Amino acid sequence: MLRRFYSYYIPHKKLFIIDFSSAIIVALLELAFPLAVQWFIDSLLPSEDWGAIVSVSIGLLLLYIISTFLQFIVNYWGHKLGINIETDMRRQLFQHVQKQSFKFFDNTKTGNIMSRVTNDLMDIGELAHHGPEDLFISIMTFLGAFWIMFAINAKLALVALVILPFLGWLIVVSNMKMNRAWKNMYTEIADVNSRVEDSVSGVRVVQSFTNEHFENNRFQANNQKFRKAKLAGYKVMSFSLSGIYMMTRFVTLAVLVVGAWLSYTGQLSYGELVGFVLYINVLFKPIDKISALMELYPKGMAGFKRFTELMDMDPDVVDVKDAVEVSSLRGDIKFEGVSFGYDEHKRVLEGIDLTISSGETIAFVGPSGAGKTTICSLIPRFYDVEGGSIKIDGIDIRNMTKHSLRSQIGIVQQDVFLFTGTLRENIAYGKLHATQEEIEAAAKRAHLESFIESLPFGYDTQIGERGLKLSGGQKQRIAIARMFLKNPPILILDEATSALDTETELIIQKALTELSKNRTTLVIAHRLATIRNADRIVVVTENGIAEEGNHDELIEQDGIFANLHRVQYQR
Ligand SMILES: Nc1ncnc2c1ncn2[C@@H]1O[C@H](COP(=O)(O)OP(=O)(O)OP(=O)(O)O)[C@@H](O)[C@H]1O
Repeated sequence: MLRRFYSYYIPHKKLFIIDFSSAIIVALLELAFPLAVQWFIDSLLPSEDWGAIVSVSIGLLLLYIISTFLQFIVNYWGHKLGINIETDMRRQLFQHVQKQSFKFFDNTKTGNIMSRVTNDLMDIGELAHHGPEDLFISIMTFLGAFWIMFAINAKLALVALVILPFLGWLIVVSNMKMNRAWKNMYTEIADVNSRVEDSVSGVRVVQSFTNEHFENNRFQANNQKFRKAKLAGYKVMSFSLSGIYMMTRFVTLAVLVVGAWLSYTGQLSYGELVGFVLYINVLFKPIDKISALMELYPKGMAGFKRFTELMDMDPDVVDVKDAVEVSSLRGDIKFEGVSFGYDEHKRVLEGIDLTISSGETIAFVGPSGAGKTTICSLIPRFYDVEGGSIKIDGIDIRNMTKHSLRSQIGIVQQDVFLFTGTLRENIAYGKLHATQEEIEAAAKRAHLESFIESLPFGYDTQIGERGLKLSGGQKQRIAIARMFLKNPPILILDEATSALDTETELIIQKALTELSKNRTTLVIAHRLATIRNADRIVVVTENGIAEEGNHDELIEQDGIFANLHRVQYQR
């Protein structure tokens, strides 16, 4: 884990070296100052050589200025190092999450991902700066101070040494306890984030059911758990910090008393006593730093562990070696004995065989939960088949690069997802560098033109978070405009189940008919209009494909489709 952590320093070697060497010089100067004071008192003062006293004072002043400058470098550049590492990790994590397949998102809470990308990484950044530097400098200063203290007076140094085993024990035990506590805290804050994400994005449902009180209670339960976990961590930390404080002050007092006695009996000069007491402070500084590290290290490492957990989750839909880049596919699709289940206990599809010719419009109908959406999700490899294969233009889709395969498929989802931003940006999502002319042409073909013209800011209208300021029909048409821009040979349309008014439905139907021209189109159908226009209808039931044929053929068969048709008509 540590080696992996340190690998993040490699791209920032220079920064690390500048920061680290400045910190070493600062520490060496800190170690030298008490010696200078001791020499000042014992040798320089009795000589009454005022010229030398002034020169030494100016020399010390210069050293202080250098030390201050180096401290600035350590503070600023050190933090820069930490921030750079944090930014690198955040970029990597985001890229990694983007690569994940649908299965990952089915099983991971959004709040959990957000926590890892934000909170966890902030603590890692702090640790990246303070961790190795403070640890090394602390040990160096600590050992240096002890060595000099022994040189000044071994008996007095032994008095200070007695405390060490207790201090070591306290640091190790508290560290272990805090490690557990902070890990707990991160898990709880991730749950708080998930709860906020859920309640905020589902606020319309919450308010329409007037369940605000219920949501508040659920949130408060998570919030309290987080409070408890955080408090537990701080309790251990406070105990340990107080313990360290008590031990260190106790040593100062013991050194003063023993030092006074040694001085009284002529075994220690005044300069040595002052120098020694100053060294006690130099000695305690690293202990203070190590106690601060004790808070930082378990927190940062707990965050890093959670970071690596996510980074180590390999996406289960990946490009095979030598995967081919496809372009301009014709759109012949063939399912051969396709089996699939979202989890190993339950198969949703079993031995599906289906051939779809280029340019054909196929409508999937059947009872809810039969697997229509699942069939369509397998084509862009949102999930990989478990058995059998899917081929497009004779090539197994698992042998194509995911990127090129998906660039050939357009999906208009039932629940259109729009991004916060302008209408223009949302339409251009279908082709990121589309020109204004291309965007306008696509909007026109999606029958959005008059709507956009009626807006005071036209294409620059902000559509609100996730397109909140738009109607269902308008969102659908934006999704269609995106597809005109993307212009893929294969189209998957998941028809909106929510009822649109007849006029809007007609407009959308017109736009969709235009969109599906010259493309292989798979429609997850809910409306009779689409079913009628389809070249072929595939009836999917829990037992697989039950019927196949055009509208009239299926009516004539008088099977499941004819029955569904009757039910819809009667309504
Ligand atoms: N992401 C998922 N994780 C686990 N199970 C899922 C997931 N998506 C769908 N399922 C299950 O797979 C089965 C088929 O679902 P699918 O959405 O393909 O049906 P559908 O025919 O499209 O239904 P509808 O007409 O209601 O949209 C259902 O039993 C459903 O509960």
